[in-house]
Amino acid sequence: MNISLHDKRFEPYIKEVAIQNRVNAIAEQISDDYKGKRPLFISMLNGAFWFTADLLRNIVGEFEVSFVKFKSYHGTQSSGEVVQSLGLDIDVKDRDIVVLEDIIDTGGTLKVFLEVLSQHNPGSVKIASLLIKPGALKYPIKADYVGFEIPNDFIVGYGLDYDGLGRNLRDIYVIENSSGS
Ligand SMILES: O=P(O)(O)OC[C@H]1O[C@H](OP(=O)(O)OP(=O)(O)O)[C@H](O)[C@@H]1O
Ligand code: HPA
Repeated sequence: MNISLHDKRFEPYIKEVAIQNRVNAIAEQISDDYKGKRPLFISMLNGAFWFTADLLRNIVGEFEVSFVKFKSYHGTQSSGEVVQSLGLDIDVKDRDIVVLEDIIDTGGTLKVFLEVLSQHNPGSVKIASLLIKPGALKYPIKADYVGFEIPNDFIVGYGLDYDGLGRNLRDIYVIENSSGS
């Protein structure tokens, strides 16, 4: 069923069960890759909160988690300016870091955060993103764990919002009349 948020209409795109299957598969892979280590997950608020909660519930083994907060989107467009409003509160020096994102779009948010992170000398850094729009990337960000590669269309649900609304949708929806490219 299509839905309305503010002035826009959205149609169903990725079902909850498909999302959960991919999140569980990524959790299994990360658990294997970090066996015997104690990775530090750094989750990018707000959007990655949902992905983070579901992913970390399924990680086997010891880990720690911390949150940072960046904002660049207004409406359906990246503002091009990435503002940090909550910073690192844990020592990342020599730690194995896994950065958690809900979506990599232009890559601008991660570009800024990875620069901040590298100044604190982490041991290793990998990126897990539920979604990536390869056609929208403006910066050469490479994700190590990806749930879905999607076209350059605006989506909502499972943490992703349109001007604050839609984060609680269990499925992911795409804007109506999207290009699909
Ligand atoms: O690759 P980019 O073009 O930088 O876009 C990706 C970022 O945009 C969204 O955050 P947003 O700025 O909307 O903040 P939010 O997580 O609080 O919704 C999303 O959660 C990513 O962090
Ligand atoms: O497609 C999107 N939807 C919601 N938020 C976003 N932030 C980056 N891309 C998106």
